[in-house]
Amino acid sequence: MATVELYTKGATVWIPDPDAVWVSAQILETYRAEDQHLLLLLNDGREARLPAAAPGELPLLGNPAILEGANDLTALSLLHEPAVLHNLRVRFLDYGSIYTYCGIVLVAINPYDQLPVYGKEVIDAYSGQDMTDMEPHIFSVAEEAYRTMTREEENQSIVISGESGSGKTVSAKFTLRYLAVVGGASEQTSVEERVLASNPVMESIGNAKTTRNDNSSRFGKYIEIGFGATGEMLGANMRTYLMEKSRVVFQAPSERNYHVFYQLCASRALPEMRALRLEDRDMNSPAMRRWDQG
Ligand SMILES: Nc1ncnc2c1ncn2[C@@H]1O[C@H](COP(=O)(O)OP(=O)(O)OP(=O)(O)O)[C@@H](O)[C@H]1O
Repeated sequence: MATVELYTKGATVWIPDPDAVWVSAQILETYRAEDQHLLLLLNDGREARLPAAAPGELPLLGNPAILEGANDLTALSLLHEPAVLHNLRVRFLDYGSIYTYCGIVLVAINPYDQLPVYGKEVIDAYSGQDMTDMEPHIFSVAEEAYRTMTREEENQSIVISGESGSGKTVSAKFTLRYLAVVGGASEQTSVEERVLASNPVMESIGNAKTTRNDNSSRFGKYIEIGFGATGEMLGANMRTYLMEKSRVVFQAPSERNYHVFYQLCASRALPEMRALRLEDRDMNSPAMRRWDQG
C-alpha cells in the first residue's frame, strides 16, 4: 500500500516501460489524496500526468539518492523490483562490481568478460576477513562458510542457483579454487587440481550448446568437499542428478547434442579411437544424423 505522504515534490518514482522495463521520473507537484493524477518530469525532459485517482494507483517510489549503489540490498529503504534492478545496474555500470549482498545471499551479475578480481592477491585479501567488512564477492561467501565450518565444526552448504547461463558453473569453480587455497599447502592444491581436472570430462559428457549458453550443464551437481580437523582440504566427491537424457535423441533448432559426440567424431582418426570404427561412418548419413538433429 502506497504511503501518500511520501509522494512529495522532488521525490522519484518508477514507471513501467516497454523497452527499458522501468524508468525513473521526478514528482513535480506534491500529491494530495483528492488529486486524480501525479505530475511527473520524465527522464527525457517531458512532463507527464500519470492517472492516480486512488493511492493504490500511485507508482512505486524511488529510494533516496544517498542509498544509490548500496553494497547490500537490505540497506535500501524500499526493496521492490525497480529498486533492486536499479541498484544492481548502478553497481555494475558505475562501480564496475558484479557482486551485491542481499543479507547473507550474494547476487552476481554475469559480466561475460574476464575480470581481474579472482587472482591470488584477492584470495589473500578475503582470507580471514569478516563478510561484513569486505566488499561483496564470491570469495567472501566461501570464506564465511570456511570460517564457520572450522570454528563451529559444522558442515556448511553453499547453494548456487540462477537461470541457464547466469554463471553458476563459473561461480562454483571460483568457490572451489578459494577453498583449496585457504584450505592448505601445495599438497592440497593438487586436490583442487584433480577436482578441476575432472571438469572437462564432466562437461564433455554432461554439457551441450543451447540457445542460452554454449556450454550449458544439462545436469545438476552436488560437490562435497572434505576438510581435515585443522581445515585442510582432503578431497572432493561429486554427485550428479537430473541429466537431460532426451537431448541424446532430440535437440531444439540451433542447439546441439552433448559435446562428447562431436569430440569423438573429431578425434575418430586417432589410434585409440579405432575400436569405435567411427572412421567407417558417413557423418552425413541419416543414421549418423539421427543423434544430431540440431
Ligand atoms: N564471473 C564470471 N566472469 C566471467 N565470465 C563469466 C562469469 N560467470 C559466467 N561467465 C560467462 O558466462 C558463461 C556461462 O556461465 P556458466 O556456464 O557458469 O552458466 P550456468 O549458470 O552454469 O549455465 P547452465 O545452467 O546453462 O549450465 C561462461 O561460460 C562464461 O563465459
